[in-house]
Amino acid sequence: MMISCFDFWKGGKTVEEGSEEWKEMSKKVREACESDGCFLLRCDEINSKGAREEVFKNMEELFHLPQQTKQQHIVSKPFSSFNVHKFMHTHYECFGLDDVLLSTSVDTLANLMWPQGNPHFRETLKGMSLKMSEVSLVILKMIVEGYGLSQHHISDVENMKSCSHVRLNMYNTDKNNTAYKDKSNGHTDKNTLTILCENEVQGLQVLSKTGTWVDIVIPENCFVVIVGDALKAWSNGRLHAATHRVIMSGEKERYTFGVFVAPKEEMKIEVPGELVDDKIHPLRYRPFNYGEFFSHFVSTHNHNAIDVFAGL
Ligand SMILES: O=C(O)CCC(=O)C(=O)O
Ligand SMILES: [Fe+2]
Repeated sequence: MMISCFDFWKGGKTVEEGSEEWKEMSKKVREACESDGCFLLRCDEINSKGAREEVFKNMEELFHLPQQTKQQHIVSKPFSSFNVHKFMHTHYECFGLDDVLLSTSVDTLANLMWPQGNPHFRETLKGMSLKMSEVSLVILKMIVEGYGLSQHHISDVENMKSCSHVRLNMYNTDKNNTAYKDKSNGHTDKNTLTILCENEVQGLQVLSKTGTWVDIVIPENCFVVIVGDALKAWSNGRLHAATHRVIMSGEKERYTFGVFVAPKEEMKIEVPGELVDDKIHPLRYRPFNYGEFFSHFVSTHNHNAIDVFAGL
């Protein structure tokens, strides 16, 4: 499996929506999402002025705060609090941030972590989240184009990116942690689409359709884009929600910044009629409510939750 890499910002400007180049790329993006469920995206515009370095500098400062300070980040929603996990010789810590663009979650975290609220941290994180969230809409529109769907399906995908949740992840190698050496954190993301960047310390692996774990080498200036279960179901199972995990081996800490675009809880996800036919693509998912699917996953932790919950 050779993961594709696309460049949306050729020669300093965005590939123009509707242009021949855009249509060509849409087809390839759709194909990559079908075959691998992930791809790399080069996006110099986002990284200009060292935005990415700033994000990781801020994250390093955050994760190096005392453990008891970090543990104050407690949020009632699942996967949103500060958390520590151990798996496969890896020590993992993360902070969830709900809907960064439409809520005050970043401000709340900054005020909790630092006495002066750290305005630089807040602005850096919000700026990066906004840009990555905008890119996710470009990708989703390309998928609509790539299937040749009518324009009204643009609103489907806009609704599927109503929320931009963020996760700040930190990993390091913990060879002493033998109790969890066989525990994997392989999973699919439940949301629509995930965009991640890392501090050049590799560790992400994707499970290919043939069942082998493939190292994802994310070049400098690139992001990795991963299809989630909600988008897979909307596409009638044509897009592949890639199972992925992180394995650490070296000495350096790995930081990743992930934007998880997702529908609002009340959104009904329904396969477009154009993606269904009697012979090759019979309907695979019933219409379902995203919030109900997510609650089902939270209560069961079923690795195949989307098929169990909405599969036909
Ligand atoms: O940090 C990574 O590379 C992957 C993170 C991930 O899969 C997640 O947060 O869902
Ligand atoms: Fe993930």
